[in-house]
Amino acid sequence: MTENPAHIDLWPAPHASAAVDATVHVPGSKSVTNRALVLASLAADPGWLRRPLRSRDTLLMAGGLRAMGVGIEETVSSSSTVSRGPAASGEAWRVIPSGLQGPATVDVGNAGTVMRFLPPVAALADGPVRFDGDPRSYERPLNGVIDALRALGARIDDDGRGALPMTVFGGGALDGGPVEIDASSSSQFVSALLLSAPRFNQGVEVRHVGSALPSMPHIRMTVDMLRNAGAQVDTPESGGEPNVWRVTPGALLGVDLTIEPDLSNAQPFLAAALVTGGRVVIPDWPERTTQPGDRLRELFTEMGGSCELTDQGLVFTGSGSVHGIDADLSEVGELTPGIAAVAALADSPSTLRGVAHLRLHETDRLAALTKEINELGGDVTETADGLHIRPRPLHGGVFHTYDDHRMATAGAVIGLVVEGVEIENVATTAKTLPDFPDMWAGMLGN
Ligand SMILES: O=C(O)C1=C[C@@H](OP(=O)(O)O)[C@@H](O)[C@H](O)C1
Ligand SMILES: C=C(OP(=O)(O)O)C(=O)O
Repeated sequence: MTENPAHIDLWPAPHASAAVDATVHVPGSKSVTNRALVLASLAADPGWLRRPLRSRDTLLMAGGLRAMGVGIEETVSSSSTVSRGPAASGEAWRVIPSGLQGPATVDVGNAGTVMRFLPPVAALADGPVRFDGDPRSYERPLNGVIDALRALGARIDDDGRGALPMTVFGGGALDGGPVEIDASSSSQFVSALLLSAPRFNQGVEVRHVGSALPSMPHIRMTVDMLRNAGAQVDTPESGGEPNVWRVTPGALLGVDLTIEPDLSNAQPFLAAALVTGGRVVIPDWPERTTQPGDRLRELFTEMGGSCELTDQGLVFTGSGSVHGIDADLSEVGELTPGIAAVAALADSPSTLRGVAHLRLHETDRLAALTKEINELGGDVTETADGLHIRPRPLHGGVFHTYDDHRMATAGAVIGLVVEGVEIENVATTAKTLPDFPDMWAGMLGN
């Protein structure tokens, strides 16, 4: 966590005068959209993404792929093309793969998916591809991807830091084959190598050799989407060795995919129902999904709500009571800020475990949550791998966000029941949910 410059832009978090009762349409999943963009760009024929997320992270992914020569057209329907540029809003993206080429420059912003998923794509390009991004991107771990790509035959100049900025000198093809990595700091290292592997000459065999691997549902998402595009993938779950994934070389199909709503971005709205004793309906909640946000059904039920999957979508109802929770969140780390916000408003303490790697996310999320909740009068302590949260009566104040979209939405949840909370730089939600302030006002009927 780095200190914020004093006072950027304060958003008075709306206070809920009554229990919320709303239907909230949540835009597409960041994780699915960015995997779909990569797979479609590597395919043998064009593909479609319908209802993609249009946010900073996905526009950066599209921009990086376009820079390497991929055609990505935005359309309002399958027949009328309105724009190729990022300024228009699109209901579908048509992806037209082409020979990947450098020289190119990729701005990763602070998107983990872009900084990890695109270097293997760049290794397949013909020519140098320069990677740069926000200052925080220089601090986020990338060594697993860099070391693995080198072991698989790529040439990379990273000034010896194992981090951004760097240049991948694509040679038009990559040997691939077996490789060992320690992905305990980010599951995205594994996903990155698997996504491009059908295009490596020998495919890949990734063996994770470190301590526990976080965010396993995201690796399952990668495997599912690869298989949906025609790839052959062997996994620990399909009878393979533990911690080993194999992808066979072969052509990927251009598929027509409708992107699911982002269930992790549904979190603040579900939390709103929980902390105000209200009701929120999320249309199009998938019956089956690899998204980690699906675990909210169980986590927020344990914290006092109840939910039902109906024809209208997920109907989530708060009971008026909010309980603490003792939970291992290692599989669903990105849900931690939202759970911590609810836990700070609960009637009993919480222990959140298994999320040490959050210190390397958009900001050091464990330090940021501790500091910001405590500055509102809370009692949060950091543990080696998570947080202890003892609820206390909270008061208003500035909630700093450290350029972290999930800090901003977590602060908004607290602001619903604590008067006078002001969120610094709420615009940072644009990383994955550009319309958040309007959606929040809409939920409250404002
Ligand atoms: O692959 C993905 O789409 C993601 C994997 C997870 O990363 P880590 O394993 O680095 O936590 C998650 O936190 C991130 O929001 C998205
Ligand atoms: C950790 C996150 O993002 P990234 O994809 O940048 O890692 C997140 O969205 O919570």
